[in-house]
Amino acid sequence: MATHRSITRILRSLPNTSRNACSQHHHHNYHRASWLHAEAFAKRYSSNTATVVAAAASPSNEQTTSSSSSSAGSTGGSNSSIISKQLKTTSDLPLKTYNVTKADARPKLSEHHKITFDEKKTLVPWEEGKTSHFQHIWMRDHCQCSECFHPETKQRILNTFTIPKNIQPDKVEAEEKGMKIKWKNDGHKSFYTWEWLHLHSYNPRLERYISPQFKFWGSEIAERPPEVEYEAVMESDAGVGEWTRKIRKYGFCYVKGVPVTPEATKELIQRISHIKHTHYGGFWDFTSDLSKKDTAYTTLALGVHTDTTYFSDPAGLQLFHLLSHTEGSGGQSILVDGFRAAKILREEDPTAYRVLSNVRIPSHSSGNHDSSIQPFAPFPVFNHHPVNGELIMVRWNNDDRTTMDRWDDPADVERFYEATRAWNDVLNRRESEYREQLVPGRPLIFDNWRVLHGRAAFDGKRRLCGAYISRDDFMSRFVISNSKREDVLKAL
Ligand SMILES: C[N+](C)(C)CCCC[C@H](N)C(=O)O
Ligand SMILES: O=C(O)CCC(=O)C(=O)O
Repeated sequence: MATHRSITRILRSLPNTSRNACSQHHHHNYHRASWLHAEAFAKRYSSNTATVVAAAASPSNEQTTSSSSSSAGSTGGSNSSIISKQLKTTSDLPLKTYNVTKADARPKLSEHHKITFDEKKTLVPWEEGKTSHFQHIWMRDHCQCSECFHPETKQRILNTFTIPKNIQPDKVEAEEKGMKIKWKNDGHKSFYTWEWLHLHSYNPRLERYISPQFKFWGSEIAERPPEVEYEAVMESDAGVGEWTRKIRKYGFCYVKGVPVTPEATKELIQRISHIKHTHYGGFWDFTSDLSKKDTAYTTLALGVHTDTTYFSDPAGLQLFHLLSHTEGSGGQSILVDGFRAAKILREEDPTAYRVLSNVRIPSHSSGNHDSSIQPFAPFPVFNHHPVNGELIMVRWNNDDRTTMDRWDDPADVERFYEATRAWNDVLNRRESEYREQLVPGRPLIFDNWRVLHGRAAFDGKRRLCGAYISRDDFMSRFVISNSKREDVLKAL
């Protein structure tokens, strides 16, 4: 249990520990556990029962070390910070993070020890010197045979609740490819490959978690921004794989050689996934006519922001394709790598980072007369993965922020404005900003959970089209188009 002092010390120091073992990036022939696959596995870490509290860890980046510090994630429903509580009282939240160990290159059963089982569990001794403990109820529930697990839909068809509480094996046998269990109560036979057992070993965990390897960037990215060819994306899944890989790594990517039409643009977006429909419509083709009551539909300059902070699930990707801009100028786009900016803020002003990781900011979209959209709860600027603690989403749109009227300690009000000023300073530094004029035929897509975007004021007739894609649909397409489906299914 972290004490008050330890939390303050941790938060103050926000140690930039050297890369810890589990985030080392090696290629194991067994898993080809490249960071791409880690994405598929990462989901598993959030599904178990770890009562992990969000730790303000920074995302890992190729050049820098990953660091992890732990702080109690804010749990209040109001927009007030829990800073004052943290500083005054000890956190009563148990801090438990995953303690994964390096994975074995290829799971080999021990040559010296046999598989044994008692009335509660089966013990599988591995060559690497560790022994996995699998409770029988868990093993039976995870039977992969076609009677228990639908071979097409990959869903459980076994009724978990018909498994006897005291279920036990009658016989457990090690075969060449895996372990066979014949269950005592009904003679049902289950088979688990060694790979599956090693991958899903939970006591202890044997598989390591590899942080996604992001490439942070600042204004220098203008020299060689990530891009792919339209034909490649349209004609093969490998092309979509390259596109989604670059979006995942850089947070944005251009597509070169796209026909300058809304139809071709819509078709392009749908190579990733179906479009996320919102109160702006599905695929949008818009200009500065206030047809929707949002400042995007004006000629005003927009400071860098992330979109749809007023959705419980902010849009994952956003694509812009400039179709035309006549009788005027301006409207240059500005992109900022929010993960890089967050890391800089953490290092320069840890208190500001803590404030913006805890103070929940209410937001809305209420310009259209038929809607007032708000998320189920206010969210902080920096949102960390609830299990591995890594920064997973930046939410920042100062224009869509509603009235912040619930503070535990009114002194936090000034702390909030100081922190947002520090954040705004980092975002608006010359070296943070990638400024680029969008070009017809070269649409831009970006990760709206990481990259902030804005635009300069403009005049004349400017026509943009594009759409949103949800985060889960993007990550699904990214993993599937960059991994063998069997690897993804194995990791479920
Ligand atoms: C749909 N389209 C991209 C044209 C406009 C979106 C408006 C975005 C809004 N200001 C927000 O920050 O979410
Ligand atoms: O008009 C642009 O270039 C971008 C508009 C914008 O920021 C938005 O739609 O969120």
